Amino acid sequence: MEKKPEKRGMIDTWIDKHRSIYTAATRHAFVVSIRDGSVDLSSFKTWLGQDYLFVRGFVPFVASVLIRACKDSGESSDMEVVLGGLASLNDEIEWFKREGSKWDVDFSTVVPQNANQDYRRFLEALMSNEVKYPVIMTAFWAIEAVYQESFAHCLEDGNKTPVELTGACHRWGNDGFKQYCSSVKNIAERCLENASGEVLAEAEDVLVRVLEHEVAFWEMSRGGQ
Ligand SMILES: Cc1ncc(CN)c(N)n1
Repeated sequence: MEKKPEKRGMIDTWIDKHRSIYTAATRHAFVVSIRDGSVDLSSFKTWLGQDYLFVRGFVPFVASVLIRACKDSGESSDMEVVLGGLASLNDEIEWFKREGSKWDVDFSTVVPQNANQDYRRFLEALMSNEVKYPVIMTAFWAIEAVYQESFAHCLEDGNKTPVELTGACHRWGNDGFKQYCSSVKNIAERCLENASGEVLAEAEDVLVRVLEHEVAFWEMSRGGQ
């Protein structure tokens, strides 16, 4: 039987339009170096320490998305999807702590670098009540999707990912996380269908800015700032 083509929404259109930054975020040299096994382990440790701090700042952001899903969405299932994401951050923080011990990274001494601080400031601005729900859901999807696509790439056929790094790759590259990202995308697309031109322009801008922050975060991990 012929497969029905999936309905394309605004997000797919924007990804096509901004393909080069999307690829830069999801196929960054740092991620490719994990996949081909050439990764510099000191870069991995930098990423680990910085991402631990990022995730601690991501928790209040996701909590604010959860509140907006409860208040601003007409669909009760939005809340359940976001709640699932928030709950999994609990495991994620425990995972980071275990990895910190494994790699001898003492998180209490890690100082957030510029790219991390800039990204966290950007998330704080998105937590304002002024930001419209479709814009927030678009940002939320993009943040999660970059990690899903990047780490899934490290597990695809032909990878030479070092075995000690496969835990990180499975954390975001697993099918459950893929499914969750797809649910968040469906929420964002549904909201964007009814959004005004002004909100659509804002959502597109926020999507591109998330991708830029993600690229800067990978760069920082490789030793840039
Ligand atoms: C920088 C960054 N971006 C996204 C994720 C996935 N929540 C993360 N842990 N860190």
